[in-house]
This record gives sequence, structure tokens and C-alpha cells, in this order.
Amino acid sequence: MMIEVSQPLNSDINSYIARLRTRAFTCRTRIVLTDGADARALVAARVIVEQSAIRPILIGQTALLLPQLEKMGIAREVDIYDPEQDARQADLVTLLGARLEARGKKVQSIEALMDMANEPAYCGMLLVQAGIADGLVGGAASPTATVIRAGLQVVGVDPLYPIVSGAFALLLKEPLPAGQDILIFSDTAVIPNPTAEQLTAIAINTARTAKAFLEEEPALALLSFSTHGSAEGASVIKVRQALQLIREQAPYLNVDGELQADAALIPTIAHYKAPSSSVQGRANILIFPNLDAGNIAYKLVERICRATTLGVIISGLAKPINDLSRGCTADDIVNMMAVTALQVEQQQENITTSALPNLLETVR
Ligand SMILES: CC(C)(COP(=O)(O)OP(=O)(O)OC[C@H]1O[C@@H](n2cnc3c(N)ncnc32)[C@H](O)[C@@H]1OP(=O)(O)O)[C@@H](O)C(=O)NCCC(=O)NCCS
Ligand SMILES: CC(=O)OP(=O)(O)O
Repeated sequence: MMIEVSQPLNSDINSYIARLRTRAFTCRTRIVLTDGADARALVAARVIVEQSAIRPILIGQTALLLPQLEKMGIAREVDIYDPEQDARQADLVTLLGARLEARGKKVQSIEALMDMANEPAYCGMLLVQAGIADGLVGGAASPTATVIRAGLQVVGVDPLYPIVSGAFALLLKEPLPAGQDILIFSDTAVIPNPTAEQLTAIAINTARTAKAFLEEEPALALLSFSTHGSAEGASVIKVRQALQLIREQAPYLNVDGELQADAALIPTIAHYKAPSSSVQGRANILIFPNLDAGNIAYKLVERICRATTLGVIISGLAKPINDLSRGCTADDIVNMMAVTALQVEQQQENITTSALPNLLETVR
């Protein structure tokens, strides 16, 4: 695959990414890249070992990967996990069997189980579940569904936030009129047609997870083709129900809906269309009514506005697991390894201190 050249960034976004990387690059974590043989993963691994304390683990065939790492001069700093060769694979197969059994899943035969454990997404999740890796970045060369399905089966859901969804942060070249230059879009990756209850979970979880990369207080807009009753329809009713549930379950959040995108993002239009809106055209987290809207919208903004993306940032799994678009650049992989390293550090801090997550402080 051709490696895309990263977009030139504006200075605010440049310094934002520099802050994110500076903080993350001191984390002594082990991050597995499931598509280890992908050319972009190799470039990203080189940046990571040259600039950070993060240790990449590449899944792939040793015979293919080792010569390339040697040529790049980074063979000692990068671990290769070759499921067909590694002595630890037998334990991972046993672990997979136990995880599937615990979920009430039957596997036809030991051969089928071994094949499954050899698949890069499953193998990566097993490395994290077994404690051989601290976090995972998948999806550079495989569809999101493959990554999420393996995550659900092996790592499982976060017991406190058990609905899995995926967000992208869009780093804009030009700020919007109210100053937002980072917008979080969700769900862009997981739930095709969320119910009102799932939309509620997507909004609350995204606001929580966004603390890792949003340097201001979340202001959520539940998007629709209607603004405060200007139109009607089943999806509009769903969005209104979600708004009510979010206000009940997370009264601390600044959230409004249903809003059209212009009323969510542009103060003058909000003033005209939704004068009572608590968000007032200053939304920085956009919650989409379904996956079609969320996935199409993020890709349009990324490609037409030449925005840099951070994602897919997954909420709802029990461990720091994230995904990529297959259209990602090597730089995108580096950034997602940084986000994952911060999540690992945060999770470890939470375990030792039981403190509330506030990754906002860690990227400042
Ligand atoms: C995420 C996805 C892969 C799950 O598919 P699946 O494995 O077929 O899921 P199933 O519906 O069979 O559910 C499997 C299990 O996962 C659970 N699950 C599925 N989606 C979940 C979610 N979003 N959050 C939490 N649990 C979920 C189910 O409850 C089920 O649990 P159980 O085994 O205890 O009953 C599927 O929803 C999907 O393909 N989404 C679209 C992804 C995509 O193509 N994105 C494109 C753009 S990035
Ligand atoms: C998140 C997403 O859309 O991934 P991909 O581009 O790989 O389908």
C-alpha cells in the first residue's frame, strides 16, 4: 500500500500534537500493533523507538519482519510476536478457549481455536489479556469490525461502561467561529443503529474518554436533521429520548439536542435556530444518530477539510484497545500509540490510586 504524506498542520494543532506526544512518550508501556508487517506500522515503530519509552510489539512473521527491523537499525528496540513460532502461543490458545467458554461460545476443534488465536486481532487481544502487552492499536490493515469483535470476545467490556463505541478527534486546520479546533465525532465505528439507550451510553462514554485528548470542557450536541422541534421523525424522537436519559444519568454534562450541525457549531445560527441551547453553537463533541452519519461525516471532514484525525478511540472495552482507519498514515499510528500509552498510564494510576480519570491534565 502507498504511504500517504501527512497533512501540513496549523501551529496550534502542531503544538497540540507535540504536547500529546511529549507526555505519552515518557510512558514505559508495551503497545502491540496487530498489523506489524504493514509498511506504515514499521515507520511508526521507528518513530516510537527513536523518540519514546514505549516498546512496540509487532505481530507478524519473524522471517519477514526481522530483516526489515535490522535494516532500519531498530531490531533490538522492537519485539516481534510471531504466533506460528512463539513458545507462549500454546498458553494464548488456552486463554482464548477459557475466554470463549466464559462467554458461552463453543469452538469446533482445537485446530479452529489455534487458527483463531493466530489471527492478528485475536493474537493481539490475547497478548493484552495475558499481560504481555499493556495496550493495543489495531486496524491499520483490517476492518474495524474484526478488531472490535476480537476485543469483545477476548478482553471483554468495561463493567462500569459496557457499551462499546468508537470516536475520532478531528484536528481542524482552521478554528470554527467560536474557537473550536478539535471536534470529537462519535459513534464513528461500532453500533450501526443505536437505540436511545445506546446513544445515551455513546454520549456519556465519549465525554469520559475524550478527557484524554480534548483540552477543554466537553460540550455535547446530539445531532439530527431537526433543531429543537423544527422537524419530526422516528430518529428525531430517538435523539430526544437520549437527551432526556443523558440529563438524568449524567446531569454534570453540558449536552443539548436535538440539534442540526450548524446550530451545534456556529453561535450565530444557534442564536437564531436554538436560542435556549445550553451549547450555544460551541459544541466540541458531536454525537451522531447512527453509524452511517458518524462514519460518513468524519471521513468528509477529514478529506475535504484536510483535518488530521486521532482515532478510532474506543470506549467501553476493559483494556486500552484502539483502532485505526485502513486509510491511516504512519503519523496517525504514532499518535494513536501515544493516546493508547496515556490510557495505559491512566488505567494503572486508577488501579493504584482509585482516582477519577483526568487525562486532560496529562496532555497539558
Ligand atoms: C461491533 C460488531 C463487530 C459486533 O458484531 P458481532 O460480533 O457480530 O456482534 P454480536 O451482535 O454477535 O454480539 C456479540 C457479543 O458482543 C456484544 N456486543 C456487540 N456489540 C456490542 C457493543 N457495541 N458494546 C458492547 N457489547 C457488544 C453482544 O451483546 C454479544 O454479547 P454476548 O456474546 O454476551 O451475547 C458489529 O456491531 C459491527 O460489525 N459493527 C460495525 C463495525 C463496522 O463495520 N464499522 C465500519 C466503520 S469503522
Ligand atoms: C473507522 C473506519 O472507518 O475504518 P476503515 O476506514 O478502516 O473502514
